[in-house]
Amino acid sequence: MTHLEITQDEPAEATDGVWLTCIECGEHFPPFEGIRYTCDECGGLLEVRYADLPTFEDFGDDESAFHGGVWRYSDALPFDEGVSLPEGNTPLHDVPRLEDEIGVERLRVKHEGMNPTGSFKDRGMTVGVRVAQEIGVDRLACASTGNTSAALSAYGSRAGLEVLVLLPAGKVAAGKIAQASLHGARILEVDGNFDRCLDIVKDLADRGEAYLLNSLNPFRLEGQKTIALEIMEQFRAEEGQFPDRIVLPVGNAGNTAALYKAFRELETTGAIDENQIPKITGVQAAGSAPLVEAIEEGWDHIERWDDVETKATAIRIGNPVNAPKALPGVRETGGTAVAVSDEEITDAQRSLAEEGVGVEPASAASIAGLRTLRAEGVVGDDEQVVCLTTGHLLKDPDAAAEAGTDPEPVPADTDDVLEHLRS
Ligand SMILES: Cc1ncc(COP(=O)(O)O)c(C=O)c1O
Ligand SMILES: N[C@@H](CCOP(=O)(O)O)C(=O)O
Repeated sequence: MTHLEITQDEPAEATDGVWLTCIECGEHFPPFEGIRYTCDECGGLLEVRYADLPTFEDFGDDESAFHGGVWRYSDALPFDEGVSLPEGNTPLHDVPRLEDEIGVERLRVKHEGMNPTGSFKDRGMTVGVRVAQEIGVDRLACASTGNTSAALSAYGSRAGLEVLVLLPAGKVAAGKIAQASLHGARILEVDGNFDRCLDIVKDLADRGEAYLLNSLNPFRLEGQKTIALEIMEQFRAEEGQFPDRIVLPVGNAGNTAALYKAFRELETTGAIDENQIPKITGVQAAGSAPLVEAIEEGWDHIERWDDVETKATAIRIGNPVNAPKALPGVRETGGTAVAVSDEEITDAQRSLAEEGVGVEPASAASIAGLRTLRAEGVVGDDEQVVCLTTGHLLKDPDAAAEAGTDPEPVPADTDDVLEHLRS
């Protein structure tokens, strides 16, 4: 039994209408007293709960508020403001050629690469670092395939806090390491994959050595929830209805969990009906697809993959810690999960680039997954779809250069240049 249904009955543990609930046993905990990432009683994942939940009208509709990003949604967050760069309010692109080629009624791309450090992680960090300040910690830490470390380094540094990041050696794209480095994080390169890095960070956090800001921390997901709120508002404003389906890349499954929570909260307040919840559709790289395996096998848990490999290094993850939240999210919304090859990811990255949308490989998995599901007839030609692209092209310059065209050396002379162009 899980306790994913949102209740607003305020328990004694609440502070200002906010508390934590275990999704497995239903135990409640105070939000900012003591540090916990999972349930003290059963080890289950925790969710942030609120006595008052907003509807769309509560977010306000004036132009300045609409461009306010994550904190415009403060009624759905534990604080009114936080350490902000600012983040959110990312574009929802038209991609007409892809829409025609894939053959759906409407296709939009929500480009989270346009956040301040170039990925959706900023939405989570603005809230997570605010909570760290509330609790009063000195050192923040994360395991990372790159983007989490870039975001934590920027937000932690802005907050004046020490940042420690553990990265799988040799498996993190250059742009991301450069970000963590320049923002002043202490970077440890671990001789092991991301999942081992996270095991170690969890141990460090349990020993009181650092405050963990991976998506196991339920407050991170509150910030990432705003992706769903923005998509719903932007899509309805432009298309007159909510999307039928949201397709997203899956790594640690934080976004999948966060989107599902946003939809459950909107349904609880009556802002949307159950049948207006978009189908959450996850995409993983074939070499790193434990969540797809669990969906295909009908399991209520994932089996950890110890050996994972993909050129989409951001989603090179074999033990998605948010699976207990994400699996019901996929199933209860009528979504699905699909694996795609690295070649399909690169093709999708090129197709997005042709539309002017520059993304890192993991992000392109959403388009690759949609292509596969449409070809298989799982996605219908009448569907209105949003694909989430999670990180910017410049995060992984090596992958971009490999997927793109090579520079051609020419002499520094106009006639030679013309001759070269004609040859
Ligand atoms: C660019 C990018 N896309 C997708 C993901 C997967 O997101 P999630 O862990 O929320 O499933 C990550 C990190 O995990 C990422 O960095
Ligand atoms: N892709 C992630 C992996 C860690 O995910 P998190 O959301 O649990 O922090 C990264 O960029 O490190």
